[in-house]
Amino acid sequence: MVSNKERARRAIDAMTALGFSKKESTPVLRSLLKLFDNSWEPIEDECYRALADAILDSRDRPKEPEHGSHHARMVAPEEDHHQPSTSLIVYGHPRDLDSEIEAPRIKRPRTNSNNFSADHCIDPQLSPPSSVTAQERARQMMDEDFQHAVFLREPKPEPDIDVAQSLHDAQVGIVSHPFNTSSSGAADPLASRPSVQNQTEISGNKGRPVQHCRTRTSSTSFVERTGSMGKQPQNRESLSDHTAVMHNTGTGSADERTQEAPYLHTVVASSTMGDVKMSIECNIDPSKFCMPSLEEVFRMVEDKCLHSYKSLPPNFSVSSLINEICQCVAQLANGSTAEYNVQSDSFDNGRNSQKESMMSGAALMKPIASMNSGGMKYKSVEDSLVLETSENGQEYSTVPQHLALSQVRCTHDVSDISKGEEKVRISVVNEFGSEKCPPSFYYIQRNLVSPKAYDNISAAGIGDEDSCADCFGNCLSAPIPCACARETGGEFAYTPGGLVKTTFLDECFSMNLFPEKHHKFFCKPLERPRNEALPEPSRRHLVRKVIRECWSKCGCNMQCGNRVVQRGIACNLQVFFTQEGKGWGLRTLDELPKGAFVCEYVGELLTNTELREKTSQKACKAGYTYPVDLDADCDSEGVLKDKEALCLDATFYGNVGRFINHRCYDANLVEIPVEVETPHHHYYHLALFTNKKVEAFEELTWDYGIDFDGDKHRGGTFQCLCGSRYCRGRKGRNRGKAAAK
Ligand SMILES: C[S@@+](CC[C@H](N)C(=O)[O-])C[C@H]1O[C@@H](n2cnc3c(N)ncnc32)[C@H](O)[C@@H]1O
Repeated sequence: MVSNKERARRAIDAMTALGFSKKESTPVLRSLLKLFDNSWEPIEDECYRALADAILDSRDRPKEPEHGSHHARMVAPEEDHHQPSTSLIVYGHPRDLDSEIEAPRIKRPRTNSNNFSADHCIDPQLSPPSSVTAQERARQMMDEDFQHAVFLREPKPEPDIDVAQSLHDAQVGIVSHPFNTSSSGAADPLASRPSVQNQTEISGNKGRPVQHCRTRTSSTSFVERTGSMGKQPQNRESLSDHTAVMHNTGTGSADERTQEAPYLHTVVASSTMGDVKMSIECNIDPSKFCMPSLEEVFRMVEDKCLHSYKSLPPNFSVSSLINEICQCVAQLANGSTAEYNVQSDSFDNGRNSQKESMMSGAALMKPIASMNSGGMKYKSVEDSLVLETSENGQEYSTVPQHLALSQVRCTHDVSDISKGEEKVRISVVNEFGSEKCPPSFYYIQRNLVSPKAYDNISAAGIGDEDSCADCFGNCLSAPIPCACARETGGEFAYTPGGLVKTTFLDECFSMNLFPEKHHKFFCKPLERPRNEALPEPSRRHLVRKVIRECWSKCGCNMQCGNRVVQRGIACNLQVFFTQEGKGWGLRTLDELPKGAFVCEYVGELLTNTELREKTSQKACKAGYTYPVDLDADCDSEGVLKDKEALCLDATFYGNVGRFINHRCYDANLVEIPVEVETPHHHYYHLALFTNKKVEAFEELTWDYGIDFDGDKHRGGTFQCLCGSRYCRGRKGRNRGKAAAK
């Protein structure tokens, strides 16, 4: 026979092990003993659970004022003892206990049991036991309580879920089932699963504690139906006593399920530890079953998607889609809608790893990674992607892809049009019209390079002499500027603060605005075979000022001050609908200083011939092409024939640069060619920098350099609505005269 003293010591020891001090446990133990008529069993049961609960409750309970500590707490008149209560409250301050005793308040879980309706508020002083002894009542209380999870003392019913359904479906997130808790002991693991009344294990993350629960009404941290078949009944008997959370999103009719679509359920289960498990159940004939590799499955799904939708974004993959689903689960589960469109690494489809490999690759222009998309292959070329000829040897053609794209409905994410491709979120707003978002296009952060364009730029090559392999850290802090500054006259174009130096900037601006004042020349006349169509007449070109950034062959790091454009967009931008009728535009949300990098103009890098082929297609005749010539250095030794010259077209693939509207003369952006991967001027990045201080919310504009009177811009000219007093594109006006003076 164990003495009371020993029992008390054990109880206190058990509480100490749980982290409760002796000082805290002792009075609560005393109080409980009193409540249970000095019966130890209800206290010792379940490893002193009642005691632990009571201590926790005593912590929750506000301290009684000193003067009342010896008296029973008066229950307020509105607290009707005999009303069925949602929680069972025990207030006890036995008069004969010393003042340090704090009465435990044991909250009970909600229950529908009528047996307890009269006893839900028990005070040894105010509600003396009736026909049941205190011990019996305590037992009842414990029995009732133990049907609920230890740490889930006030489970709240799911508000909008049908009760019967929720009893059936909604359980505490359960990830695994201990197969030894069932009495059946059957060999079949499914048969041996515990019934709902049995204890079920919820596995936490590796090494994390395991919780136990016994009832169906405990809290489910996250459960949401993801399909339209929200209330579809469980259609497999074995699942009805399956204690995991189940949310059936099976689609199609039962017939479809058994004949064509073996898909039965999507199961989403969560544990209170925050783990979420999703699984898909299929009903497959076991006689024909041979487990395929996940890779095979993904590939097949991707092919099927491609077949159905005709076109997929270049970075589409099923595994990324799954990652994206997980992120959405996590975000919705946390209720963090504000974070809804935070850059998603999971959906970058290996872009980051691809970027890493691009940066680490030594050979210039060597394709490193490839992805399947729409019969074409996209290869990364250092900073860009190359569209490859399809495997059956057919000539590269963008047409089917683009036509398909033009039919795709809008899939833009208005909280971030880049869908996480950029480091910053770029929202879309329309304060003036009904169009919610811009027409479809694929957001790309880097140029896509066509195979022909690739041939042209790869011919350029690059030598070590064009990089600074001996540098380290930040080239801008070196005492003597390195080889990468050669292009800009032995001086870096950037300030240590990451802005383009004013003198350099002003010169670029002036060159773009008043080319006549600068060196301008015509390309050599083109030689062409007799049977070939006439090429476009050669146009005058300007030798532009170019910035050369350090790159992966250089010894410096990514934080080097001579790497600005390659680090991507850093300012807060927004795509918005313009009031003046220019369609969508781009604005800055922050004030920007003069010389700040805003964004690149990103698109498909094509030869002029490819562009012409493309623009002859119907879809492009509508006039929404956005080609920009890359003609910064037409006169250099490796002069390209005009048809081989390169341009960037952002009609179908582009970044935010495609939203920048034109403004005559006094635009606030200036384009500067920036070389990163190659010193050859045929291919460079078209970077846009502020040429003056720009106020927050000001529209960002760029002078396209359109000669509204002369040559027709390839996408077709438009009536200029820039609003500039120097506007040269308005019909029936003395355009641009002011500026020309
Ligand atoms: C590169 S996009 C700019 C984004 C375009 N506003 C949109 O909604 O997608 C060029 C096209 O925008 C329109 N645009 C740009 N600047 C304009 C201006 N100053 N006045 C009228 N339309 C303009 C023209 O239709 C032009 O072909």
